[in-house]
Amino acid sequence: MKQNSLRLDGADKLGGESHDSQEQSARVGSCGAPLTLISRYLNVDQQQALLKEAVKYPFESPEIEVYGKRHKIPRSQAWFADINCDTFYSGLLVKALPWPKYADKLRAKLTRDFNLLSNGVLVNRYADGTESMGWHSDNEPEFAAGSDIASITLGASRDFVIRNKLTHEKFSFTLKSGDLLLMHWPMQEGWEHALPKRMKVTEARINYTFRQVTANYFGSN
Ligand SMILES: O=C(O)CCC(=O)C(=O)O
Ligand SMILES: [Fe+2]
Repeated sequence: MKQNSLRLDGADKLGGESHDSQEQSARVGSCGAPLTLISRYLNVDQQQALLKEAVKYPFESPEIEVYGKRHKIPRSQAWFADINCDTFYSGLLVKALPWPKYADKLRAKLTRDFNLLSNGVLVNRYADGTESMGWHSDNEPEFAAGSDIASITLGASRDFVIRNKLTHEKFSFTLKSGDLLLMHWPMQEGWEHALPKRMKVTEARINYTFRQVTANYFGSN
């Protein structure tokens, strides 16, 4: 593959500034997380087609309970998946919606390029840098054991941080429009990740995470 691909066995230490991909790739030698970052995996036309489609996605910001209080999640999301591939996210059961055309094409491209199996994609929309995602691992029991998660960024650049569950060491790197981040198994076992607030960011960011879930895990429709 011609893409600018690197195995992210390291990343900028938290607090590092963003750099161009060349420099970022030079600085990612040591964190040990099973990640691969492919800068500009999607070309501008592919990004545009997805962004245009995403305007029509039925994004929602469901309420979740945190320490006994109900809050809307600080972003909006939609879950597209094969039939009976529901998921649990932020403590809520999310029913599968049918695949939109370009999201499905992107799934097929990931399968072609990386043999990535996925039967669902969670799309998150962060309206600006005030919206975020807290520390978590994508290790829900309905996720197929041993599966990788592919994350695609569109729109605003945002910092993505990872934290080792044992050592609590943190690393940060910037995800830009068109970038692909592959979180290989067993990333979710050993590491958490988060998308922190960045108050200076005024543009929206859309993120697709392609996942493989066990069909009918929560019963059939
Ligand atoms: O927006 C991102 O880059 C992270 C999304 C994420 O971690 C998730 O959907 O589980
Ligand atoms: Fe995640």
